[in-house]
Amino acid sequence: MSGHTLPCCKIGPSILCADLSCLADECRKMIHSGADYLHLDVMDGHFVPNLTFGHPIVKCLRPKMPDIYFDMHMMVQNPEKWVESMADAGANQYTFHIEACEDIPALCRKIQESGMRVGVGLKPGTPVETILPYSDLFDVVLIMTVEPGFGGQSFMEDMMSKVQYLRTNFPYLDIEVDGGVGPNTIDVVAEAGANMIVSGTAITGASDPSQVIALLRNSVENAIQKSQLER
Ligand SMILES: O=C(CO)[C@H](O)[C@H](O)COP(=O)(O)O
Ligand SMILES: [Fe+2]
Repeated sequence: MSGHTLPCCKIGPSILCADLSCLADECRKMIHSGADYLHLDVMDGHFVPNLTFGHPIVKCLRPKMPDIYFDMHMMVQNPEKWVESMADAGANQYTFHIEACEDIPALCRKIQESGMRVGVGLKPGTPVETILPYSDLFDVVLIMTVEPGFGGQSFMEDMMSKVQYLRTNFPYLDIEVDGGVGPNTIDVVAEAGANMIVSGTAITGASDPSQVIALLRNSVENAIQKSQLER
């Protein structure tokens, strides 16, 4: 499903560790700081040992920022259950976990028919080859660089081989990376070929989020430019 234009750099802050009592203000702050999209972490206490929020919150957020791309990171069992509600709430991308899904083609079809982009996430222990039989069905592949469930964990650099493999074999695919990404880890992520960058605590905990977003963008854009010169 990925197109035939080379993927460009997009920075998507995760507001998981922000002040969720002022969710809309925190989201606006990210947009004003230069974010391209928002990465919204949904946890159900089953697929991961933590709880966050669901479609009712997304539905309240949507009218406050009508033009912002919402990437729903669905860390839930039975991801097929929430497709319609998330589409109705105004989500743009539905990123489910391959480990939580039984009928991958049916779920991808359902997401696409609901008008959202299809994202698939892989936990650190899941081999990248798992996506191969279905690769045509995804718009975005999300490589987790921490065990899903909590913000603020350490980046797993050994996941970069998955990103390199995907970039080599799928040059047009949107490849997203999530977990422990910040100024200290962005260069390896960018070099490996990721173009959708999720970053939580490194951005929301910074005194100047716009500076961090600019730094992440600079690293990814330089890597993309370098790879295009080498083509
Ligand atoms: O999906 C997630 C955790 O499961 C979060 O998106 C991720 O952890 C972002 O936070 P940080 O950059 O602090 O790791
Ligand atoms: Fe996430």
